[in-house]
Amino acid sequence: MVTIQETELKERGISAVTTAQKLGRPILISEVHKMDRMDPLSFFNRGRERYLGERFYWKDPSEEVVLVGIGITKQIQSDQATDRFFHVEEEWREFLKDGLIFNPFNENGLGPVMFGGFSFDPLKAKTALWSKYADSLFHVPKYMLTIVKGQTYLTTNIVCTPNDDYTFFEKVISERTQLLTSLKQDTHINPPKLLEMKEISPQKWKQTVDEVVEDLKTGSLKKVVLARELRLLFNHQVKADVILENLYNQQRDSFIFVFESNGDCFIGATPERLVKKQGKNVFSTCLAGSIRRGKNEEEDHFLGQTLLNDQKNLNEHGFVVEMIKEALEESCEEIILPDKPQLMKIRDIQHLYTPVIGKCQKDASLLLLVERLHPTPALGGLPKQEAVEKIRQVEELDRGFYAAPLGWVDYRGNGEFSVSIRSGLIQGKEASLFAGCGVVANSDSESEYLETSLKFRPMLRALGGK
Ligand SMILES: C=C(O[C@@H]1C=C(C(=O)O)C=C[C@H]1O)C(=O)O
Repeated sequence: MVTIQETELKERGISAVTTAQKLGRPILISEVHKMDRMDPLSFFNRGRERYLGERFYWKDPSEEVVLVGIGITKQIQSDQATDRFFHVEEEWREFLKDGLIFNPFNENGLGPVMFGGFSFDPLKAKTALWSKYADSLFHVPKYMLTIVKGQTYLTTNIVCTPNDDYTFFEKVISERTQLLTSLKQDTHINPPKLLEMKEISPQKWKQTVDEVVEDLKTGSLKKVVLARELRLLFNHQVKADVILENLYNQQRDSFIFVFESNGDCFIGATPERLVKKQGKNVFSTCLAGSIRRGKNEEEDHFLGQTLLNDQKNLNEHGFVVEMIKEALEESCEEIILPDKPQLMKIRDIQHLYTPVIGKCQKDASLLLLVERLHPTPALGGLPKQEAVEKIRQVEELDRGFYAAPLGWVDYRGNGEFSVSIRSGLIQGKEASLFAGCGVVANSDSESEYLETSLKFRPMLRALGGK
């Protein structure tokens, strides 16, 4: 059971009101409690009734940090295209200023955390598909369950105004108790049935790949990542809880995320880290170059070796390594990376993978690193600007948050962002899935098409497709 001293929040709340009165503006009060283990999926599910559309879930591949946010205490959002990383950072700092944070623990991901991300390209014309997500969108949750180093914590974040009194805190306490003691709703009753699956213009997509290949042969562009969409229709509303449980059972080795916004839900299981920051230590991942898994161990090994020795894939991968190294060199004193890629094997696909570790300078914030890295040539191309412009011009898909940075930052500046691939957007009875692949001068549109089909699989399986 949860052992939370109820009087604490009231006492702390009253002193926060005094501070708010002195400053003449609302301030944040955040408190962290250790609690007995609670299953994070069950916590996510308990928020369904009352906080539908205001939840998030995050876990990294090794479950070093699991975060579940319920309710929204603060939303940071903007459709501003220029300096968007800087603006989010500034608003975050402003929100934390003078806040009262009661957190006696040193672990990451406790206390005030903002969770969210950025669209792939704020200059791409927005369609109705992503109308529920601003180009930069972060939520600071009201209640957050954190599991870190095997220990469970609960953070409560509230903003109090100069006019609040103890009744406000009593209301929060009763809401919190209700959330922690409510029953898990059964997610297995009536799972959604897939009725229809529609690939969006596959022929046109292949034609675009062919045209881009021609450009790559002659111009200064070296690589462009092109993505496409699969639209699904179900017999009834798709519940994020069900799909999250499926992803958790089927894609343990990946980052798994859910980010609800205004009734829509962005969800996925991505193998790709953009950047993680823990004090001065920075971790990134180069992931590019793909081949399917084998039907048996022998074939799987053969395919893996083929990928490790394939010049086209090695070149594609090399672009990513070069760029990430350069981007991190701007902020890091020391960078360690192996000179050859290794294999990352996940359920449906294997990739060329190079981990990168750096020691960063004091003034490099996580969002600054995100800005420098996004998009890497694994999702954009090379040269970066030219590739993004090409995608903006030729790609039919509105990528929205697909292939973009998604993750969290805590109030101490630590956190992690993944690259939100192998993902989909759930909208009531419908869903869009996204998948892309790196196109280089010797790409073949048919095999790139097959590669993207493979990349739809994790989300498709979680949604009950084949
Ligand atoms: C673009 C995607 O994947 C990216 C492209 C890869 C490739 O071209 O080989 C491999 C991994 C990812 O960096 C996707 O899954 O949608």
